[in-house]
Amino acid sequence: MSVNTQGGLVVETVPLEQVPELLDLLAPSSPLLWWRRNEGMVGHEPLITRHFSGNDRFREAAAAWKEIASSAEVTDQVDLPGTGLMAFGTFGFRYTSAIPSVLIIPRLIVGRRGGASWLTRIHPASESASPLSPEKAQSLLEELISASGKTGSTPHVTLSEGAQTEAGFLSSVSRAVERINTGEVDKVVLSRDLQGSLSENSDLRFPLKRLAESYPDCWTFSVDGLLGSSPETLVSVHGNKVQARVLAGTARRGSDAKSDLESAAALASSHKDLDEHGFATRSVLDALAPFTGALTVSESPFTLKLPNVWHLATDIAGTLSSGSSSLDLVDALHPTAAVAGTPTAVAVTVIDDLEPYDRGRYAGPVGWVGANGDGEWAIALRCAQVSADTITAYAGCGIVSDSIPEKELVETEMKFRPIVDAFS
Ligand SMILES: C=C(O[C@H]1C=CC=C(C(=O)O)[C@@H]1O)C(=O)O
Repeated sequence: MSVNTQGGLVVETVPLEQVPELLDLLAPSSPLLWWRRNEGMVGHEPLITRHFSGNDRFREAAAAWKEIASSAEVTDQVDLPGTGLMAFGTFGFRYTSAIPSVLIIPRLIVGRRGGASWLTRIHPASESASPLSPEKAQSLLEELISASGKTGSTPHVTLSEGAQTEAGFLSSVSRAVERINTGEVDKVVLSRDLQGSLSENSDLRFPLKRLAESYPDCWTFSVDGLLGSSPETLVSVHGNKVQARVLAGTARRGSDAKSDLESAAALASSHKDLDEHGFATRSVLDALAPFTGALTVSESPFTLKLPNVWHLATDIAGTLSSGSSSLDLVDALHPTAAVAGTPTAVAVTVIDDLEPYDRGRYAGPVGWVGANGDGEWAIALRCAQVSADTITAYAGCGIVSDSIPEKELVETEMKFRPIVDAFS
């Protein structure tokens, strides 16, 4: 539901002394969450929901956000990333997607970061309210706590082949390799989907808590039905500091310490994976360059250990030179070669040809933006879209000239694990 914001928004953030388990405070059927390493933000009661679509979805979102932020009256007693005015966001992978991109400003946000906790209340200036006192904030928190006691049912979902069957995926990977070998494209990221049914009254807090507990170093998110735990930071902007983490190249975890290390070592020296990774890193460096001064890049890709897989990873850091917002950077970066391929324009047309569905928000940016344009955005991976009583999970792999279809299929199984386990 959207409200008339003429006259702007009144935004008040006050510190909270004692906050219970934040994830318990999530709304059971439409949770709003951004979370990593036991800190983040939980949003309640969408106040403004803005939809965007088409090629200009990022630019339109950035412009709409600027307008909303410039007319907001913000009193922020905490002053940390995520305090004051903020919106949760999720964007479609393709400009052609039928599923809208969205920014959601909630009425209430409870957050925790670096040992501080806070509550933010947002309302239109046209709605009168006395200033948010610490006592009022505490009583709003208590209302959330008492509402959180009502739990729905734990979702147990069997996820099975979706629109892209296993056989279809194998065939698409073979066809992609053929097109790579003709020189049409260097790398293409192809995905497949799993689908299941959610019973009525499903409480999405259960899978989200499992994701947050099992993947503490990933971004666990839930925005407009898109939920998951992504290891890949598309971009984070705090003041003039920009960071990104590029992931591409995957290996299974070993069954014991020795085989696990062997798997990581093989990944670190695999030409196929290093090639795949190189495309992804270059795409991020090229996209960030116009916005930044010198960029610092980890010298060679390192192996990142996750509970389900090893990835090749590169961290990139820099200083913003142009005063751009995180949404401007998201616009410039998306889609990276970690989720589309190289060259981008050709890779996305190959994806259109070889994937039998609209990816929706899978592999698109998901995160939050603050009043001054700062924000944290992940690439929506290891995720699923819940709509009404259906859930669709997605996982994909970077395909290069020496990709073997059967191996890529196994890799998708590993990448589905976070969602499959969370809903099992
Ligand atoms: C496209 C996905 O992963 C990307 C991120 C890390 C590693 C990847 C890979 O090794 O193929 C992919 O580029 C996915 O999880 O659906």
